[in-house]
Amino acid sequence: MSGHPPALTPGPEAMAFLELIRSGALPIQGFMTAAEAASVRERGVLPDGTPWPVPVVLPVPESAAGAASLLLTDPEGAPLAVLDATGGWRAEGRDHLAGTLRPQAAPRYGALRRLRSAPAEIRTRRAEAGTAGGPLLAVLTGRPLHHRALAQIRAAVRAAGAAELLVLVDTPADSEGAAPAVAAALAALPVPAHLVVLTLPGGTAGAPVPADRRDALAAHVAAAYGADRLLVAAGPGEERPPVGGAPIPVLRQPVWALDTGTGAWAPAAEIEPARRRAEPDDAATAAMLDRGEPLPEWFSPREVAAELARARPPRSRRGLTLFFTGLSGSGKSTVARGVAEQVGAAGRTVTLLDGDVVRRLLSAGLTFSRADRDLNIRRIGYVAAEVARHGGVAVCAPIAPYAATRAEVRAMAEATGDFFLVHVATPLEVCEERDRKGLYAKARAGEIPEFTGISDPYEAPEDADLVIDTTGVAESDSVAAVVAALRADGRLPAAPRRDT
Ligand SMILES: Nc1ncnc2c1ncn2[C@@H]1O[C@H](COP(=O)(O)OS(=O)(=O)O)[C@@H](OP(=O)(O)O)[C@H]1O
Ligand SMILES: Nc1ncnc2c1ncn2[C@@H]1O[C@H](COP(=O)(O)OP(=O)(O)O)[C@@H](O)[C@H]1O
Repeated sequence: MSGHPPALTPGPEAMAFLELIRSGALPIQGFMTAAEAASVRERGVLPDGTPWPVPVVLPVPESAAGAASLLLTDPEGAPLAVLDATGGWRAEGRDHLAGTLRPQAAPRYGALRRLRSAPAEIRTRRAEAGTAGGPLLAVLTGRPLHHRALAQIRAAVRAAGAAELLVLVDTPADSEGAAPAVAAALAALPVPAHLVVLTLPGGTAGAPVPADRRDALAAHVAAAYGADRLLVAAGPGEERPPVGGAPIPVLRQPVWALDTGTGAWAPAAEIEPARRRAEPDDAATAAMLDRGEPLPEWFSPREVAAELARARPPRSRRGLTLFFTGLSGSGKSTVARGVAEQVGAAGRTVTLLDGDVVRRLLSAGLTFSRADRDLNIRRIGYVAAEVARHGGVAVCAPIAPYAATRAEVRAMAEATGDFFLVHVATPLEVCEERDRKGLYAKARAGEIPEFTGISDPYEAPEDADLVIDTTGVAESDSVAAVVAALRADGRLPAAPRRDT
C-alpha cells in the first residue's frame, strides 16, 4: 500500500460539518458511527444519553468505504483534513466512514473567506477589547435584517442586558448569500457586533433538518464563540418551534408587526388590528426589487435597501439570457436577430449568439452527435452567463434539441442573471416546406445523418416562457410578440414615446 490515503471532496453537508469541526465551532472531533447517527436521528441523544441534535455523517464512495484514513480536500483539491477512520458503515444504500479529523491547512476556498472567523479569533478579539466573559447575545440569520428583525434584536439585547452582539450569517459555501445585506444593517444595531459568516449544515447545505434541531446545532456553534444565549432571526410572519437539548438558551419571539399609530414595531398580538401592518414577504420584496421600486422606509433601513438593490438590480437592468430553441428553419435566427436589434434600440447592451455563427467559431469542428451538440449548447450557455454577469442581454438561437442540456444552461444562466426560454414551435412540415438551405431534402435522401426532426430527436420544452409559431406570420409580428413579452415582464424599459 502506498503512504498516501485516498482523497475525497465531501458533499456540501459533510463539508459544512468539516469546517465547523476544524474551526472549533462544534464540540466534536469527527464523523459518527452508524449507532451514534441512528441514536441522534431517532432520539436526539448520543448512545451515552448526551443530547445532540443532528447526525454528523460522512458519505463516501464505495471505493473509500474500507479506507483506514482519508484525505478530505476542498473542491479545488487543497487538503483540509485527514480522517483517521474507525470503521465504515452502510445506510440507505450509501457507504459512510466514521472517525476523527486531523486538520491540515486552513481553508481558502469559497466566498467571504475573511469573514469566516473561527471561535478562537472572536475570543481573542474580545479579550483584546476587554469584553471577554461579559454577556454576549448571538443572532443567527440567513436573511437580511430589516426594521422588524432589528427591533426584535434590540428588545432581546435589552432583556439580556447584553453589551455586545455576535451576528452569525448562514450562507452557502460558494456565495455571499445575505452577508452583504446583513453587514449593511450593523450600524442600526444598539451595541457593537462581531460579524461571522458560516455555513450551517442542513439548511443551505443539503438534507433538510427540522428547524428546532437546526437551531439547537446553531446554539452549540454560538456557545463555542462565547455566546450565552441565541436569538434566531425569523422570516416574515414565521414563528419557530421551541428548542430542547441546547447548550445555551435559544430565545423565541412571537410574530411582530408595525404599529402604524406609533410607527414602532411590536408583537402583533399587542397591536390593535386596524393599526397592524405586516412586513412584506420575500416574494413581495423580490417583486419590488424586480420593478426597481425603492423598498419602503418603514420596512427596510436605507443602507439595507441599497445593498439589496445592488445585489438584485431591477429586471430592466439585470443580465438576461434570451434563449430560442426550435427546429432548423423554424425561424430562430430571423426572430432572434430582430429581437436583438430592438433590445439594443431600447438601450440595453446585447450579444447575439446565433447557431450558425457559433458553429463557425466557438464550436468549430464539432459534429451533430449528441455529445457534440451538448458541448455546443454548454459553450453557448457559458458565454451567455458571462454576458449576463455584466448586465448584458445574450440572445442565443441554436436548435438545442435536448431538455436536460437546456436545463443545465438555465441553471448556469440563472447563477448570473435571468433566463427566458422561447420555443419557436413552427411545425416540422412548415420548416421542411421552407427548406431554406436544402438540408431537409438532403436529410430525407439520407445524405445528412442525424438531422434534427428527421433522423435525430427534438425534445419540445415544457418549461418555455413563451411559445411562438411562425407559420403564416409576418416576421415583424413574430419579433414584436417576443419584444412584447419581454416588456410585459419589465425586462426592457417601457416603449419610448413617439410624440411626433
Ligand atoms: N444533422 C444536423 N441536424 C441539425 N442541424 C444541422 C445538421 N447538420 C447541419 N445542420 C445545420 O446546423 C444548424 C444547427 O446547429 P445548432 O448549433 O443550432 O445545433 S445544435 O443546437 O447543436 O443541435 C442548422 O441551422 P439552423 O437552420 O439555423 O437551425 C442546420 O443548418
Ligand atoms: N414569422 C416568421 N418568423 C421568422 N421566420 C419566418 C417567418 N415567416 C417566414 N419565415 C422564414 O422562415 C425561415 C426561417 O429561417 P431561420 O430564421 O434561419 O430559422 P432557424 O434559425 O430556426 O433555422 C426564413 O427563411 C424566414 O424568412
